[in-house]
Amino acid sequence: MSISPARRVAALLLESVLEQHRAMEEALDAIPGEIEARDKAAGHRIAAAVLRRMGSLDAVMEPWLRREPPKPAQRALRIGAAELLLLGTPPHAAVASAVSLAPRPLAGLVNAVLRRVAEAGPEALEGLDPRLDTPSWLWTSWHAAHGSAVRAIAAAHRTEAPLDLSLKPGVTAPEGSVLLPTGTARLPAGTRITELPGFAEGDFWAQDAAAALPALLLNVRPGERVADLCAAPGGKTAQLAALGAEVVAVERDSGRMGRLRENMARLKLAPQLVNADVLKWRPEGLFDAVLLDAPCTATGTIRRHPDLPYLKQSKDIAKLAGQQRQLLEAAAKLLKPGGRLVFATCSLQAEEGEGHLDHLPEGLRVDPLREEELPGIGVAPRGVLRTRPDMWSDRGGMDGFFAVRLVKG
Ligand SMILES: C[S@@+](CC[C@H](N)C(=O)[O-])C[C@H]1O[C@@H](n2cnc3c(N)ncnc32)[C@H](O)[C@@H]1O
Repeated sequence: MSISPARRVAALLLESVLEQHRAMEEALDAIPGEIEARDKAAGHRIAAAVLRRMGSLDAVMEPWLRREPPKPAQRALRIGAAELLLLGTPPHAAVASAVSLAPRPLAGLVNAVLRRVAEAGPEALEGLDPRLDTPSWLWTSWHAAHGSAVRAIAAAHRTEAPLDLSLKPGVTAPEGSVLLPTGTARLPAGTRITELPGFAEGDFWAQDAAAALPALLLNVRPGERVADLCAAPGGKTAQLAALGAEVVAVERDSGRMGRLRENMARLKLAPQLVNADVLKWRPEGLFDAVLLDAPCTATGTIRRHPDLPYLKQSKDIAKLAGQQRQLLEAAAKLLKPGGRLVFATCSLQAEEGEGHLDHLPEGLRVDPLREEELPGIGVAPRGVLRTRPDMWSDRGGMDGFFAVRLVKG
């Protein structure tokens, strides 16, 4: 049997993430053009399934392996096991294709182990500890920050996230979507946004329900001068511009700025775009409101990016928290007296969220959020926003976010 392009893509993505510590999206973009988009998408789906449950899949196979197999055979085994236990591929096809993916001398081993896995069936995963699928440094940090919720957080990472849409004001939610209490329209995981009616017209954009909250908390009014710092790819810029604010969006990375520009063109929104480093940017005039969606470890988005736990390290947290503090200081200087600043990160790490509350820039005080601003979510201690992937679990969960609203003077 020849190797299917989708499985070849899956193996390549796993190798990129686990051995080269390269992001899946980046590795996917580097795959030669002759591989069809459909095969790339199918390969991505398989690799993502492996990464979500890698520890569990390894635990199921362990009794039939005397030692850890060499990497290429290990990838074939993981792909085969994910297809058998998670993706519903018929056993014959899953086993045969994994065998063809394995190096010749180990094909017999892969065949034998996967036959056992096929016999065991998806029940083999039942009751396995979610800790198996979570690197220990992350588990420890979430336990310290969120207590016993760590188990629910890790369990939430096992499922693919739905497609969430932010809608332009006045636009009707697409057919088949569920409107969440905070205004986000939710569609099932795997829905392709580009195929939805209204996409080309710029009626909506993809943005997790939790990611849509920080811009709302800024309460901008039409005509206000608002700076959106660290803006690409522009989900929050679009929200602020669609509310009628005079938005200046600042982004340092020119490639990502290109994406922001394309997104604004599709959405027919016209914020001012500035390709600059926030730490060096000196605009003319101060702002009524500033949104700072700072770079972070992004551990709140693991459902959408299951490669993240294998790309980040614990030492990244302190480094990013330091950058966030510098950006917060710079953002504070851009505000008019009485101006509002929302600082947000898509992280579950306390150092990148609650930890900043004790070291706020001089002259800024917390403006506590009100319960009615966060319907169905609630205000966290100290008047801030804290979401986690296990929240709204009956509705499909949400990304992990931290946000605080600050006022100058
Ligand atoms: C969390 S992402 C922003 C997501 C965006 N706000 C949205 O809603 O679509 C952080 C962004 O900050 C940018 N960035 C990081 N450091 C920066 C700096 N010093 N100045 C400007 N942009 C920066 C990164 O390139 C990245 O695009």
